Amino acid sequence: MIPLPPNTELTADAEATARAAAEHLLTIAGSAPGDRVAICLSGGSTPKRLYALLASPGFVERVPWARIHWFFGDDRVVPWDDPLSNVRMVREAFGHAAPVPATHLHFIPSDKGAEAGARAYERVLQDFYGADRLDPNRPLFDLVLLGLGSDGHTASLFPGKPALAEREAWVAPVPEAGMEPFVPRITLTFPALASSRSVLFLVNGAGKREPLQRLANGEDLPARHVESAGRVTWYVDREAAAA
Ligand SMILES: O=C(O)[C@H](O)[C@@H](O)[C@H](O)[C@H](O)COP(=O)(O)O
Repeated sequence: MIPLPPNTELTADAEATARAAAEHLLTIAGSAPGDRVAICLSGGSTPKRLYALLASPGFVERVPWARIHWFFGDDRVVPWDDPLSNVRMVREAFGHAAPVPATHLHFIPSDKGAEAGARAYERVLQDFYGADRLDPNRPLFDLVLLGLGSDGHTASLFPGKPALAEREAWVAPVPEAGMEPFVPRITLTFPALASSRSVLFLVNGAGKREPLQRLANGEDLPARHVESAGRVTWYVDREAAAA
């Protein structure tokens, strides 16, 4: 078995990962200090089952939909109805069953292009937060959901790219993605992701063994640099862990 990151919960399979993450999300939402809950969603394919589960019987009645505001950790610079769009993935997963108030789903304005879209999304976040500087004692997000790319990226923070070094801006353009789909991206930066009460990584499948092993070997991969004011928890299924 691959040595796993600290605070890893080993799950039986992808379904168990989704169920564990759903329960974790409900716990975080239920303990949020304010009257609003800010959750930052991951893109990619792994979290789709989690999102569908939240909208399914047994969970949909337990989610405080009226209090939760949903944000995105990154998106591809494509139209929102493009198959590559994380917005489309989330909308399809939530479907019509999730009673998300229209003003509570805060899309990344990918239609503005990478540069202008990043600036615009930063304004969305700052308007919601009520300030343009992050207070270490007042996290922006209650929960951040993240995935792990096969190259060790997370959100759209790819190895060797300039966005890794961004320590002031909350959102950064990524003109060239580090792996497929090779379309421009918009990503939250490490300081924005760190302004959180809790971070969950969801990692399933044999394709993640390599980045997990590289992290265990101490390699300086972007996912290693994700911090939180609270706890960074990894939900890793047995196939990814080679367990
Ligand atoms: O927009 C994206 O693609 C995600 O934000 C990205 O960081 C994703 O989480 C990883 O690439 C893992 O993707 P999978 O879940 O599809 O393996």
